[in-house]
Amino acid sequence: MTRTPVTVTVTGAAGQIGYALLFRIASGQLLGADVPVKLRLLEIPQGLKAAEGTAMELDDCAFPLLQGIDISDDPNVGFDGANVALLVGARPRTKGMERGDLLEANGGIFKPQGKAINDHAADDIKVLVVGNPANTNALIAQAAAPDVPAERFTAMTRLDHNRALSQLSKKTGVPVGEIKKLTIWGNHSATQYPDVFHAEVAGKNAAEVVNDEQWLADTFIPTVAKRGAAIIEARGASSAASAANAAIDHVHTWVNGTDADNWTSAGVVSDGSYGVPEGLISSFPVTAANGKFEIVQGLDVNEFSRTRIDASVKELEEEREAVRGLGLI
Ligand SMILES: NC(=O)C1=CN([C@@H]2O[C@H](COP(=O)(O)OP(=O)(O)OC[C@H]3O[C@@H](n4cnc5c(N)ncnc54)[C@H](O)[C@@H]3O)[C@@H](O)[C@H]2O)C=CC1
Ligand SMILES: O=C([O-])CC(=O)C(=O)O
Repeated sequence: MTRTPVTVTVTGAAGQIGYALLFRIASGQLLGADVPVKLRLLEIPQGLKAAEGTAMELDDCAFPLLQGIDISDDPNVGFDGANVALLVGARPRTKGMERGDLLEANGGIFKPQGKAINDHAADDIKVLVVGNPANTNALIAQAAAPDVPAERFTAMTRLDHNRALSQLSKKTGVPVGEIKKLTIWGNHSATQYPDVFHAEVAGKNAAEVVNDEQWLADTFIPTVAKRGAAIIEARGASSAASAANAAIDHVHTWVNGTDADNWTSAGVVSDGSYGVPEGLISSFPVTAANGKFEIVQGLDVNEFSRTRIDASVKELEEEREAVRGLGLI
C-alpha cells in the first residue's frame, strides 16, 4: 500500500456513537476502500480505559487499512496532524439543566478543542461536529480556530436527512435510492425543517406526489424533527448506530462528492444565502465537489417553507447570542 494514511481523530471515542463509528472508519467506509487510516481517540480521563478496550478490539479486527491507533486525553495531542476530526464527545443534558447551562458546559469542551485544531491539525483539516447542540458547538469550535478556513467546520444534520428520506420512502412506496434533493434546513433540533418541495421521488416532484400538505405539516415534519426523542423513548438510549452511519455519510460525501443530479444536507457556515445570517452554522441543501461543500443556490422558497426556515434560524441566532454572552465566541 503506497498511499499516505489519513489521520482521523474521534472525540468521545469510548461513547456509544464512537463504538459504532470506529470500526467502520477502520474498515474503509469513511474515506474509501483504498485509503489507509490512522486513528486518534480523544477521551476524558474517565473514558481512557474504555477507549483502550475499543482499541484492543480494533486490533483484533486486523483491518488491513488501519495503520495505527493513538489514545489521549489531551486535545493538543489528539488533533496533532489530524486531517479529519469527528467531534462526538459532548456534555449531555442532565436533569435540571437549562439550555444555557448546556451551552456553557459544551463551550468548555468545544472552545479548547477548536483552539487545539487551530494550533495542531493538518492544513487540510475537515471537522464534523456531532455532539449536541451540534450547530452551536461547531460555531464555538470554529470561532476558536481563526487560522482555519471557517468552511472546514460543519455540523451534522445528515441523520435528519436520512430520517426524512426513509419517511418519504415509506409514504410514497418509492425506494430511498430513487429519492433525491431533499433538504434539512436550520438547526439539528426540534425546530429543523425537512423540505420536500424541491425533492424528487422517482423523477417526479415529491410535494406533488404526496399531495397532502396536512401530512407534511402534522406527520412528516414532526416525525423527522422528533425522531431523536422517539429513539430515546424506545431504546432507552439515544441514536448511536444511525448517528455513526450519518457521520460516515457526511464525511464520505464531503471527500468524495455528490452525484450530479442530487444534493444532501449539512450544517455549514452561512454566507447569507436564503436570508440565513452570515456566520451561523445552519443546515442547507449542499453539493460537494473537490473536497468542498457548496450551498445550492436559486431555490424558490414558498411561504410554507419560509416560516419554518425562519423559526429554526431564529433559534440558531438565539443560541449564538447566548454563547456570545458567555464569552464563548
Ligand atoms: N447531530 C446528531 O445528529 C446527533 C448527535 N448526537 C450527540 O452525540 C453526542 C455523543 O453521543 P453518544 O456517543 O451517544 O454519547 P455517550 O455519552 O455514549 O458518549 C460520549 C463520550 O464522550 C466523552 N467525552 C465527554 N467530554 C469529552 C471531551 N471533552 N473530550 C473527549 N471526549 C469527551 C465521554 O467520556 C463519552 O465517552 C451527544 O451529544 C449526542 O446528543 C447523538 C445522535 C445524533
Ligand atoms: O436527541 C439526542 O440526544 C440525539 C440526537 O441528536 C438525535 O437522535 O437526533
